[in-house]
Amino acid sequence: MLQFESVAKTYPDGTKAVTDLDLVIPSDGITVLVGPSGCGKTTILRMINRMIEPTAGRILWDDKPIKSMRKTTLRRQMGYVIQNGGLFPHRTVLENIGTVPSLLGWDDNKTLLRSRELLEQVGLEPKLGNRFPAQLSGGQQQRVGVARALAADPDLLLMDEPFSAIDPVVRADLQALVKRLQRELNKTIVMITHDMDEAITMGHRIAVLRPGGILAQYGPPEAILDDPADDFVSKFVGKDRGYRSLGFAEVPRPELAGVRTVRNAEQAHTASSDRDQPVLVVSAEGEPEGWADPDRPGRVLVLGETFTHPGAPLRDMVEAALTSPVGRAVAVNSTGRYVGTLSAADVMDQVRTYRMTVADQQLSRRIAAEQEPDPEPVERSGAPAVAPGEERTPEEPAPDVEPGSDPEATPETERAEERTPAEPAPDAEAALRKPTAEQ
Ligand SMILES: Nc1ncnc2c1ncn2[C@@H]1O[C@H](COP(=O)(O)OP(=O)(O)OP(=O)(O)O)[C@@H](O)[C@H]1O
Repeated sequence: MLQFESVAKTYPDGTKAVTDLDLVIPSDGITVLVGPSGCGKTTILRMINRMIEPTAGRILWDDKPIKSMRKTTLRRQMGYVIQNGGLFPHRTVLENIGTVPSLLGWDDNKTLLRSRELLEQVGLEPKLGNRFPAQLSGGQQQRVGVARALAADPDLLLMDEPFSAIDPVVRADLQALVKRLQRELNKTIVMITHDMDEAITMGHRIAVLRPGGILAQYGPPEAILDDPADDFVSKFVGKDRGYRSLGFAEVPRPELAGVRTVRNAEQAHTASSDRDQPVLVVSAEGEPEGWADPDRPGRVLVLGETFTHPGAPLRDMVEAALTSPVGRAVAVNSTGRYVGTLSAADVMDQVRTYRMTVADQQLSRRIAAEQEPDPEPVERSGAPAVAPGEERTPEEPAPDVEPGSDPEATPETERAEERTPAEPAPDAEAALRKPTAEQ
């Protein structure tokens, strides 16, 4: 668990990048930092691996102040991924992936095996291992960036806008990859994006930041969509939040209605049939194919989207109803076979019931909050702003208390780290130099 306690960062020129941040990031799942450009997201992320030091407050990792940990030790447990992968251009893909294991002193064979394993894990063909980054697509480069960050099996993955330069289709693949890896490898991921859709897709929790690095709201995506804390969050989330939040809304097994089905559109409308009743054309396997056209016998109208029954979120039902040419959402089972339909009116009834439940819960929460007694005033632990190189809070020991102090922890380096943009690979190298001293 990562804990920010009254953390602030004011750069030497007076820019307040982060203001009085209290945030708890649990060890499970993906936490997304989202907010407009310049709201302090990168500063927050880089304070986690101590590329930037706070000017006040403290950050704890599993209850231990990170200031008391050597930077090298800390960063070994944290993979870092940036936009465009940040790969070394003159190293092959496998060499890039093996950067950190090599720095840690692994033997060449073990490093190579690990790099190959990761190449496969991120969905890249073995033959790509000997290419150079420039010979890969942007999406492939980013996969290598993820593989490299995972190479030494860190507990925490920090990702700074990892997919922002990637086209939407490849981006969706990469998002799915990171979600899968998070589940399979059980890593803690802290990720930055400025794209609310990405935050909703990826995040188990979302921290919305406003300029000045002020936390505007923190919670699961559905809470942010359904109950934005204020106008800023509401505007940032965007207009269609009502629709998007339905993606998280599970409804109890809705009661489906059957429609007449035929195998062949020719059979759909006979002289005696009711042309107002929609007829569904299904394949021999029972998969829905489209709606029989009542006006042009034998023709099939598009089906529209379908939803899976049971288990689909309400958004899928709304989508199915909205795309249906006959105003009926078609339900299929997990193998894609037709199981029934919902009329658009039925779907809207489900939406209404869901919205009433959410509104009830919000009201109950507000009433409960109003009734809570005011908390006792707590003395802030934040130290006053200090110059770089003196960045130490009074209650913490010197930053590098372990034997053999960290040669990188000089004031000059810390100043340089704050000046330069994120260059994780060289930084990782710098941070990991002299690995044997700590093993
Ligand atoms: N080394 C620095 N010195 C002075 N100001 C800085 C420094 N680094 C960042 N800032 C300022 O701090 C603020 C927060 O910057 P930061 O990069 O953390 O924001 P961000 O939310 O990640 O932005 P973006 O989404 O554009 O990447 C900005 O106003 C930025 O100009």
